[in-house]
Amino acid sequence: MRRKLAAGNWKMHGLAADLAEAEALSKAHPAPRCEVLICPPATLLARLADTLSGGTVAVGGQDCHTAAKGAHTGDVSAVMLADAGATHVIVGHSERRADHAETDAAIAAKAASAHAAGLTAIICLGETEAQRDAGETLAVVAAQLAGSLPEGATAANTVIAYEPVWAIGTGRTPTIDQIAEVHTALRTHLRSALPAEGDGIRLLYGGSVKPANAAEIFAVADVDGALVGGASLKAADFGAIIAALDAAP
Ligand SMILES: O=C(CO)COP(=O)(O)O
Repeated sequence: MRRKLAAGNWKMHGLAADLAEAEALSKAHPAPRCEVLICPPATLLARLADTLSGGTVAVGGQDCHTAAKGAHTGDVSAVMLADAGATHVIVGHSERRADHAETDAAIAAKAASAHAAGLTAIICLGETEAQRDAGETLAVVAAQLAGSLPEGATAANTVIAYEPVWAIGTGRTPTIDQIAEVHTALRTHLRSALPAEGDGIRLLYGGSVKPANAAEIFAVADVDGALVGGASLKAADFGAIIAALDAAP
């Protein structure tokens, strides 16, 4: 049985004053059935880990370098994230694929460095609107999955997040059938690529998840949780999504 995961990606949002939102969330959900994770900007990671210590909400990074240390001004390594209190790191988010020209191979190397540092890697993939319109969605996500999964991926150290690029921050979501189609295809690929582990790797959906649509998305087979952007910034909204995940079949 895969444990469900509600992961919040704060992106480039959050100042010290916003730690109170995470604290409020943790207090409001002291014992969720699902795993709960917040990935703040790197500047807040250590303070958030301190704020949440002793509770059940975990803390993660939003990206990491492929190397553990070195002459890479401005970058943060997975070892450093772990040292600051992170247990997870997002890699290959579409905003990084687009803004920083990250390739599948780079993302696989980042995930491998996360694993080496003892972190769970949340590997993101998803099609653009043009790719969906061209009927390429399943081919695109299959290629991203094959290219971004590192050697040694297991159910314990790897999570896959399906985030259609056109659904991120737009208020638009795929239909339930479209989400089901992609998640079923990803599960099939994982089972064949990693026979021992593929069934246990969690598949998150991300892209305009809100309290209002969470329950119907979480009812889809092979949706094991969500990667939530905007709605993770407010304790009330993220809390409602956590409650919907806990109530899901
Ligand atoms: O990109 C996302 C999470 O990583 C989704 O963002 P939104 O929930 O704001 O659409």
